[in-house]
Amino acid sequence: MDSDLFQPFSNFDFAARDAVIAAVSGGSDSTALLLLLKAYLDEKAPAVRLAAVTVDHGLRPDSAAEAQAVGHFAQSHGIAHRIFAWEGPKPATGLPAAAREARYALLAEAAAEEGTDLIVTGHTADDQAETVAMRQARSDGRGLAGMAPATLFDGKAWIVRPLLETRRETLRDYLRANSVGWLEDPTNVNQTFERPRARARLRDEADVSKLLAAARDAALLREYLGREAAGLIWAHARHVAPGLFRLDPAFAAAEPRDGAVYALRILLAAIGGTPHLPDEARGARLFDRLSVKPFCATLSRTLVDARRGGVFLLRETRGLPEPEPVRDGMIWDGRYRISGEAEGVLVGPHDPAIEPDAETLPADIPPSLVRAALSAEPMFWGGSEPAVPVAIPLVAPWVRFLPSFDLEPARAVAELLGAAPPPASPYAKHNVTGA
Ligand SMILES: Nc1ncnc2c1ncn2[C@@H]1O[C@H](COP(=O)(O)OP(=O)(O)OP(=O)(O)O)[C@@H](O)[C@H]1O
Repeated sequence: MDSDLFQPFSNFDFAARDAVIAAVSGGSDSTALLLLLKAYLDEKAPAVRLAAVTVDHGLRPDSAAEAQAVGHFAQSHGIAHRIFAWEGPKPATGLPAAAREARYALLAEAAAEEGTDLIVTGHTADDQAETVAMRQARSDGRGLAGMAPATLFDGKAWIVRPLLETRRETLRDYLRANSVGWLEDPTNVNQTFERPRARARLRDEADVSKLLAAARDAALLREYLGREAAGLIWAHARHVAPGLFRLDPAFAAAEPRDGAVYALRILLAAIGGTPHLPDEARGARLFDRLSVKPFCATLSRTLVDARRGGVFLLRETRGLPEPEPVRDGMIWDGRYRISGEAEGVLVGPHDPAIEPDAETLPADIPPSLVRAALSAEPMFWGGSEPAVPVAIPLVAPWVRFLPSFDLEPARAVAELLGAAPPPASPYAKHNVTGA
């Protein structure tokens, strides 16, 4: 075994699984991934079943034939292969993002069918450099950490990227040395899309190295801030009534300030039910005002009410979903997953006419805030069956994608909200530190 090429695989916990899904498009990176992973598992974890999956996006006339060619290639190496087709209408705008969402959903479906939570992709250091370059260009406030070595998708399947620090050309050399060809996807050079444009701009090796170094630094910083934010959430935030949270007065002076601002931004998104954190500048401004009481503001759909007894956070009542029929698995207001089907049952915001139970009202919490928070909570009505669906709390910013470097704050917020904790990362470097 060429130790350099196989080394990254040892960072992931494959042996604990019955099966692993390799996501293979047939391009050079994922073809190399498939062969390397097969050789690695044969030697280190022969009991683990490897299944290759190709998603046929149906966006080009040749896509079905290409997927079949990948199947023949996999089978010629003794690897089971399946094709999952992206069916249904395709959006006119935002096609790459929609294709990516659909791809991950189908890969997660494949993983569930194989009884595993592990999907391995062929993302390389070149993909990482492109991602960071695109984020720098957009500067969308998400930080420049790039892709994480592992990302939890939909709360259930880990997407792991063992080749994230390996250069594409190294993989191509490996394929050439083994006389293995690959497919060239014309979309990869189609300049109407953002990624191919970023790829075309990245001709200079020095730029690539700089971007990779920036990605590593940003990932370390993000993990550090995440751990600090998690510690502050555990120390200062409490769930005091349905939908109502209190930060104790010491939070406004918490150190390090960057960690406290990050904690506040995470809480605002989680309580407001938004997938993105409010931007850093606004989060920082709000944090600075917390100590100047009394004070009231709204950010990321979260009402912030700072008074002598602490800082209260609750979902604002504006823009709540209209009552609608319950569908099992639906996400309500970005904050709850509704579980259980019940004929004729509706879900909507709590009826403000129904007063909170006076007996259970916390003595030191303003009743008006308890009422306001309750009126932004979900409520069920209608239907004839006794089985009422349940609303399970979600950690809004990470419902769809949870990068491994955000695991600590995700865990802290899950505990605060009463949501299920995220599973342990299969990325061994994290497990070493207990993250
Ligand atoms: N159609 C697909 N089916 C299965 N997996 C895919 C598909 N497209 C992409 N992937 C996975 O996502 C990774 C990154 O996707 P990206 O679009 O950057 O790759 P690509 O250019 O299509 O192919 P490659 O990475 O193999 O050169 C791939 O390495 C592969 O693991």
